[in-house]
Amino acid sequence: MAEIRLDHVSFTYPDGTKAVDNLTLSVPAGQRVAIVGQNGAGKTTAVKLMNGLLKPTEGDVYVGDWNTKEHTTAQVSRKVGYVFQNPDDQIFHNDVESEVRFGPKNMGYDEDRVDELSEWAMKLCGVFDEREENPYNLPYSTRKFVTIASVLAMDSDVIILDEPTAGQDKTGLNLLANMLEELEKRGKTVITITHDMEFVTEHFERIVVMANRRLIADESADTVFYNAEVLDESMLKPPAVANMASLLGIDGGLLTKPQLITAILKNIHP
Ligand SMILES: Nc1ncnc2c1ncn2[C@@H]1O[C@H](COP(=O)(O)OP(=O)(O)OP(=O)(O)O)[C@@H](O)[C@H]1O
Repeated sequence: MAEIRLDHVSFTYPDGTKAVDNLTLSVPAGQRVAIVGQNGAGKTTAVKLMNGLLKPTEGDVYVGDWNTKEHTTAQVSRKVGYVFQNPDDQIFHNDVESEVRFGPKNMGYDEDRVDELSEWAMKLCGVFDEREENPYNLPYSTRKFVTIASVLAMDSDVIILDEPTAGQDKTGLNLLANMLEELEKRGKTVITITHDMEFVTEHFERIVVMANRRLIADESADTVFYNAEVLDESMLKPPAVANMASLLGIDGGLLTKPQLITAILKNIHP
């Protein structure tokens, strides 16, 4: 299992846009991390640096003991799978099963392993019954799960999800919750970019906040959503419970409704 380490990493696009500025961060194997921040903060660029799609213009990115500059994108992406924000940037087969089988086949796994991994990934993502469908006949939210399944089927140590909750209803959110549990059991590292702060508080203990191309906080949810300076600089909207607790002047890093109700009742009947 691979640790990811960014050491004073900056990245400038060829048109001169600096998208990541001096980012230092490490994610131990098996951890779950959410990266949050405004549009344009540099989140997607940061994760593309982690899976070798982009190579730093300054500093170094390590996946385990590999420096990504010394390996091809194809090599790094075998260790760090990346699910694109928009599924339509990733899908290129005419049926779900072929799409999901492509990755593990391409990695050279034997037929049995390809069968086993693709079935596991399709079931976990709720698309097994749609395996013969053309992905483009499925709704956007289901296509997103097709792309998640196609990355999970490669069995990489690290999985990066870019906005997994976008366009998902309760069923999709439940699938994601179940998937995160299963990935944890398998010891996978999961890094998620999201704008959904309820999703963050429910599933991620470690929150990395980016603003203006830089990392401005790397804390637990119960700290970061009560840090006025960070909220101000990142323009993050804290989850409803944290918002309410702050308005009521209740300290203590509350994140869930039962915690908030208990605290309110304690104030009424001390
Ligand atoms: N291919 C590109 N060429 C030039 N500039 C780019 C490119 N991709 C992104 N940028 C710019 O880099 C900066 C960081 O973008 P990035 O997509 O990494 O941010 P983000 O935090 O992921 O935003 P979002 O939440 O909108 O996806 C932005 O100013 C963006 O316009």
